[in-house]
Amino acid sequence: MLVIEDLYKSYGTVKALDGMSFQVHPGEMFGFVGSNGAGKTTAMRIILGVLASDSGSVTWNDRKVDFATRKEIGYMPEERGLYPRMKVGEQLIYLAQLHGDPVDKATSDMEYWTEKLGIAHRRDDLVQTLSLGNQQRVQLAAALVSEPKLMVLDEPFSGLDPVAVDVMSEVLREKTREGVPVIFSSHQLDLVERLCDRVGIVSQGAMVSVGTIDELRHTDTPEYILVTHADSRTSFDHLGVKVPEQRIEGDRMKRRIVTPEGFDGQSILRTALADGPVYEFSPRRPHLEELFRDVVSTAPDAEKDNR
Ligand SMILES: Nc1ncnc2c1ncn2[C@@H]1O[C@H](COP(=O)(O)OP(=O)(O)OP(=O)(O)O)[C@@H](O)[C@H]1O
Repeated sequence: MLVIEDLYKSYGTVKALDGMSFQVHPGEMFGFVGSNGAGKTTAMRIILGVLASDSGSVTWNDRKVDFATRKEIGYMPEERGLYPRMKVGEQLIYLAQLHGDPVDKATSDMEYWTEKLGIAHRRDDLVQTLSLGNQQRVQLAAALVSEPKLMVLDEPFSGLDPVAVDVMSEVLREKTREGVPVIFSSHQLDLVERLCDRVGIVSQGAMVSVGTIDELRHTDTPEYILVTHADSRTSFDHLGVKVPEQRIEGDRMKRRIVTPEGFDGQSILRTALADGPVYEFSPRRPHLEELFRDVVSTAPDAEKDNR
């Protein structure tokens, strides 16, 4: 298990991390989201041990990250780190050897991952001749050839086409199925929502919300979607039920969002049915993007580069 506890980090007067804590469990796909400048890259570099925190701790399986533990981590840096004038295959073999693999194992791992990631036909090409998306696949292969026990990936999906996203997500899923925790940052919230077991929302250097998407969605004031005839006059006033939003869809439907505030959903449904047909009645499940906006917009100050 990866445990991040109370990390602080400043660059001069800029406070990049302000007491960040969270944990990532075995086999978990953990999405790390936050506005630009929220502190994600800084936290990932500290997890990997390439940047020192001012205070706080990172432990991986109860050990502080040092040279030996760092070798267990597959890292994909945001700025990428490939040698542009080296051939794809040679480069991956070289990186695996740097990790301590003998050349035959490094070669078979290179062959396996380039095949998996759909870049086997580019093994003999210079990295710089590949498209950015394919270079990203090579970068992921570089993080995989050393058989990592933990993967830390900074925006691995940015700029990828949907097919490449599918290929990479399937590879990462395969790793989590083997029990490897994968933590990745992304601004593609629909993708994070689709892929991740748990999500952490970072704002101003701290983790402000963490959990499964369902946990993040949980609220004490649930909302329901109610769709009736456009001319439905059902009033909920006598129940004290709020209707924060309503609109006519086409010329036949009225879609309302209702919040029961103390009533259960069924009493709203009964009231609506007493007045006419109900075409849809369901709990409203906000998307991660909405949850993210709510959390970030309630932060004391908008995210900015110089705090
Ligand atoms: N080397 C540095 N020197 C000075 N300030 C830095 C340095 N690296 C990061 N910062 C600042 O630290 C804060 C956190 O930056 P960081 O890159 O960790 O954010 P991020 O969440 O990864 O952002 P993004 O989503 O834009 O990649 C920002 O205010 C940034 O300007």
